[in-house]
Amino acid sequence: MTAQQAIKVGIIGTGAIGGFYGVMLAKAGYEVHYLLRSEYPAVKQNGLMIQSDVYGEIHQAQANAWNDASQMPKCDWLLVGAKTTSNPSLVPLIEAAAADNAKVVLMQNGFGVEDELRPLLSDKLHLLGGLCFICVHRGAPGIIYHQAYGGVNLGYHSGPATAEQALAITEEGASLFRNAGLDSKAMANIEQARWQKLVWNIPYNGLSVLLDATTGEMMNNPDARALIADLMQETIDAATACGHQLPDNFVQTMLKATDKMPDYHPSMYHDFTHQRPLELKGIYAAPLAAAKEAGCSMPKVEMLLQSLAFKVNQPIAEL
Ligand SMILES: NC(=O)c1ccc[n+]([C@@H]2O[C@H](COP(=O)([O-])OP(=O)(O)OC[C@H]3O[C@@H](n4cnc5c(N)ncnc54)[C@H](OP(=O)(O)O)[C@@H]3O)[C@@H](O)[C@H]2O)c1
Ligand SMILES: CC(C)(CO)[C@@H](O)C(=O)[O-]
Repeated sequence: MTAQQAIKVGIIGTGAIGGFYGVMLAKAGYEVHYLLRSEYPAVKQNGLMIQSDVYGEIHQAQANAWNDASQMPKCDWLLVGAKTTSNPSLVPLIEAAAADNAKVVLMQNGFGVEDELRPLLSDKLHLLGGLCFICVHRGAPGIIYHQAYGGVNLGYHSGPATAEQALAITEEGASLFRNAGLDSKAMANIEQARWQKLVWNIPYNGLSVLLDATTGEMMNNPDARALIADLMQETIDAATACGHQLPDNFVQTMLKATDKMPDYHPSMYHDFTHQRPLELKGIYAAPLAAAKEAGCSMPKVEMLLQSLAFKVNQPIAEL
């Protein structure tokens, strides 16, 4: 048995992110188990297929598909690939699929997601955040379209580890992804890392819904581009107010990086078109609340949230 085969990885929510990383880890030799809901019958029958503009087609014909977490083998690493909107309801599923001292990684965008889940999880579980730098979305059931990138940065949030053990666990997690040929770094501060990623997600996720536009369409329009830059700057200022210094000239860095990206619809756009709940709390309401607490207002971000809340008829007070 190889070192990889000795490690069981469970995917809690096998959509675009869960499916992509699960298949890449399985291809690297890890024993991967997938928890599914609506796509269970298709994946049980046909496995999972990644159609990638980077790697071509990768088909895992025999995927370990489950529709009941209590039936899954106990997993050492659990990668949560569901949207943040379902996190509280995932707790019993996570607990059922977790080996003793399992490491649970929230492979999700947003702010405060670990803080929300932690009090609901048992103390013996390690909780980490995983920030995925990737453009991927679900196509037909069991089929994942991968447009670009694939890196994952991990940070330890909380659990029974000492500071030294937490670092070792985070490095071990990053090595799983590196063994699968993906970039992965251990981050010292998950909160800082989450703010930094929000500088991209706050403007593009919500505006793609409101403007019904791809990243390319927005970047090619001077007014939308100026609004994106303003939203990014508000996010950087809020991060600073919360004690997190982000890199210099970060707005320009993010704009230039997006200019080079393939034309892309962020995951919130796909949620909107499929009438799934939007991640309004993690991506907007939670960072807005943290900024307010730190005495910083984010007026354009607030307006974006108000407009999105109207669009999907979701009162902000109930997020
Ligand atoms: N997509 C990207 O390119 C990208 C990039 C960076 C970060 N992210 C972040 O990654 C996270 C996941 O996004 P995604 O695009 O992968 O979402 P997604 O494609 O919608 O996948 C979510 C999956 O979770 C499943 N799920 C939800 N609740 C479940 C339950 N109780 N039991 C079993 N399965 C359950 C869903 O199943 P159903 O089909 O039954 O709903 C779906 O397959 C989000 O936080 C997103 O912001 C995404
Ligand atoms: C586009 C991306 C690479 C931005 O970080 C992706 O991670 C996303 O949509 O969150």
